[in-house]
Amino acid sequence: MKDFLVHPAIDQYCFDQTTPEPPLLQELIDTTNEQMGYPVKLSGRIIGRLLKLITQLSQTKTVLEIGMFTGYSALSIAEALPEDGRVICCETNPRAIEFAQSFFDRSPHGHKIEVRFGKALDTINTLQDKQFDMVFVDADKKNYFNYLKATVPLVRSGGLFVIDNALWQGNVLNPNDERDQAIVELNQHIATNPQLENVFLSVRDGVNLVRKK
Ligand SMILES: C[S@@+](CC[C@H](N)C(=O)[O-])C[C@H]1O[C@@H](n2cnc3c(N)ncnc32)[C@H](O)[C@@H]1O
Repeated sequence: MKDFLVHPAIDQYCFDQTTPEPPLLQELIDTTNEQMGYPVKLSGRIIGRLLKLITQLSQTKTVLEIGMFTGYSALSIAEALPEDGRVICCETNPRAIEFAQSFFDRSPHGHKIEVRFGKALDTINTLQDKQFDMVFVDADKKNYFNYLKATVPLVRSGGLFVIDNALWQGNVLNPNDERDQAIVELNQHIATNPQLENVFLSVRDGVNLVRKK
């Protein structure tokens, strides 16, 4: 199941038929590819435009991002936030933070982004006085379920969770390790929890779109 989830030609078609990201984000992709070695970590056009649309449609103002990398998804979300909107981003990689900040400094939306260095679960502990309209989960897979448990109390009623890589390259069908298992348990919990409602989207590597009732 690891070869591809969506046929590459269909994936390419979806990419081609999606609004392109602004030039600064295209440059961010190219520079990430050149300098960071792990371009595959970046969510890219389809998930980025999806995040922007979800943010716009839900009139979201406050976002928590768990796993920022070089800032592609953070900037995609920030594009749709109002001037006084805020996205707080958790990240453990200082090099990725420095890279991302250099792009935030050049973006008209960069001032809406606040970066917190450190393990996301530690950062979440420091945010207990905050309330969020949306949480985007895109960090270490073994903690995926922990991230939901830790952030449900911080999300307002009617708020959203967007969980990327929810299909985890198809491993959810045949879980083998701790990471596979964490994502399977998270997905099961979401589908059966009466406090939550969701739609599981098989876009790219799977997006679990969840609303807190
Ligand atoms: C898939 S990348 C994020 C991609 C980004 N959301 C985007 O779309 O461009 C995952 C990131 O999570 C970070 N990360 C891993 N474990 C973490 C943790 N415990 N706390 C915070 N960030 C973590 C990694 O350093 C990496 O940059």
